[in-house]
Amino acid sequence: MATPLSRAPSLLLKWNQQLHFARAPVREGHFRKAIENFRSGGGESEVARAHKFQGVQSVQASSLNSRSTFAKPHLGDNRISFSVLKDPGPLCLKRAPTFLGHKRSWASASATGTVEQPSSQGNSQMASPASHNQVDGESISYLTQAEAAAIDETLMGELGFSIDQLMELAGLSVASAIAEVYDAKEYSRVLVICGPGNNGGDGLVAARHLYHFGYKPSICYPKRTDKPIYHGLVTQLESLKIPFVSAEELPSKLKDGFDLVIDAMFGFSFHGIPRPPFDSLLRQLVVPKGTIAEEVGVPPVVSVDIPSGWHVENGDTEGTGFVPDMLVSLTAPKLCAKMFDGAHHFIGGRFVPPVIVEKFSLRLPRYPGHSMCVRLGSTNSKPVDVAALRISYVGFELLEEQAKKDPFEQFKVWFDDAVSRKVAEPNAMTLATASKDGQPSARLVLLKGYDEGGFVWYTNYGSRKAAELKANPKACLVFFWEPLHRSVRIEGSVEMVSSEESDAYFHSRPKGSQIGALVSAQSSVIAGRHVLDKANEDLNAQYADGKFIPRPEHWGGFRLTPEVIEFWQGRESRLHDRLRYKRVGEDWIIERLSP
Ligand SMILES: NC(=O)C1=CN([C@@H]2O[C@H](COP(=O)(O)OP(=O)(O)OC[C@H]3O[C@@H](n4cnc5c(N)ncnc54)[C@H](OP(=O)(O)O)[C@@H]3O)[C@@H](O)[C@H]2O)[C@H](O)CC1
Ligand SMILES: [K+]
Repeated sequence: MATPLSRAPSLLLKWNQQLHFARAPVREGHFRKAIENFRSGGGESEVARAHKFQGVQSVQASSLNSRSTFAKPHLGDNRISFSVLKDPGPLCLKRAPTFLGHKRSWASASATGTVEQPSSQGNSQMASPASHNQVDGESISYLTQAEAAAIDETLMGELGFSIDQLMELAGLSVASAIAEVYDAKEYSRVLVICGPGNNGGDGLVAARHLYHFGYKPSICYPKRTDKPIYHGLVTQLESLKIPFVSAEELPSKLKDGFDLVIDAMFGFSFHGIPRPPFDSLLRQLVVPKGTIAEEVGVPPVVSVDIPSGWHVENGDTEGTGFVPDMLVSLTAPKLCAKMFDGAHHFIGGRFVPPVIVEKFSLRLPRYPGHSMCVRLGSTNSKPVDVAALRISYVGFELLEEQAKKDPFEQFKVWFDDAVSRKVAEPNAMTLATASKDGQPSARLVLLKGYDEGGFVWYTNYGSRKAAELKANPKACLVFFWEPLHRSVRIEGSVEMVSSEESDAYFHSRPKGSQIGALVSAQSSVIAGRHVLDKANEDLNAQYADGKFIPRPEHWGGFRLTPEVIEFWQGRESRLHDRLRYKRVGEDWIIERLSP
């Protein structure tokens, strides 16, 4: 499908991959040659094929002219004009003066072609647009501005969707994605900055859903559009007493008033550079290079569909420096999302029917369960600066006056919090043991019960941890509940639980886990996976038809009876709260430790 690079060496691979070309230096004099290569490499028919759904039947590349715009096919005047980008050079100074007026002075060549009215047959035979690339092993479509608009048109045209419906689903997806990342307690005060178009409408809808999710949204909607759909959305928000604030009323440091900002200023119809008042609003969202968002008073920012001010296909061509923390792409990411290197990228808009997927050759990720959004892996291969990875622990505290006198009660409060906050595997704990000669080892195990007698887990009595515990019955358990910025460390001595207790728990396990315990001679070296599979198969056959599976003697529980339990609550600027409970006879004393 793609024009092979070897056949079009210095021009574009495919219509949608302008950036490859933009990055490839094209020297003066080579440009006309490049257009020839483009033609002989099949570029014209490639572009025509890729845009067949827009009624493009054929394309003829021509030499430079000054009419080019950024990659937007112009339909309607029976011509398609598209641009390819190259580094600015003297050739363009002469030949493309208009284009050089553009701040970044990208040079451009354009090609024109004839366009005929779309036919339904042509629509259904669209070839795969070239932007739909594999990214980091994940196959996802990235849309041009024209494709995004065409998908919208098809949804609202032949497929009978209304804009209200689509906007509702888009806004709900945005709110759902936000709730996945930003907890309503910690990030309750949300400022939603809405632009004049449908992107702004998505913001208004998202604000309403966030309100119902327990957030406290405020809206900044400086350029209202006089259409019934927006009046309706505003009325709905007003009825919820959601405040509307003007751009002038906003604190200069947004962090002073808000925990989170939603950028719903511009979506895929953005063009040019932001006009007032959005230009200054956008500046308030920029974290200057070399500074920390929190210190300069910028809360985390979530962009709807496009980081506002970014070129829809080419990213931050204006060099604004605006990089949201989270991007929620709608339907499919636009090409600029390839340049997004913020922390969280989600797709929302779980409404794309198969007919659209086929027509636009879309590759979309699978949505989990009933979720309205799905997280995407990073498309950015920048090396991770491990030393710079840090989050700010805000929102919780652990003070002596709040802490329970009894550490088991305190543990229950925190454990229940972790469960209700949907911490993944809240009962996962690191168990540290040490051999008799002092060699420590640690691994994750699952807590299966706790009370004043101690903390219980089950394992294989032939495992390394069991051997170490036999030789040295002292151990330490550590829980980490990241969303709550909490950790608990428990130290004490360990003993095996009674065989009745082990039996009871063993028989409460699913049959597969019971057989798993029989299969595994834990921590011993085996020849390969097939050893386990074979034993599993044999035992499943042996215990078919619901036969009772006896607990193997080599499997059972341990109980750690604590001497010390420390509760750690992450706090701002690393000034954490640490309360240590120490057993003294029948009682516990509580001491505060320096962080
Ligand atoms: N398919 C989906 O998933 C859906 C996505 N939706 C959302 O809709 C937007 C696209 O909406 P659209 O109304 O076409 O456009 P925008 O919201 O991007 O913005 C258009 C308005 O912005 C003005 N504009 C454009 N450029 C500038 C600028 N440089 N400075 C200031 N203002 C600008 C423009 O004004 P003009 O006078 O220039 O025309 C418009 O007023 C998409 O991205 C999704 O977020 C739908 O909600 C549903 C389906
Ligand atoms: K936006």
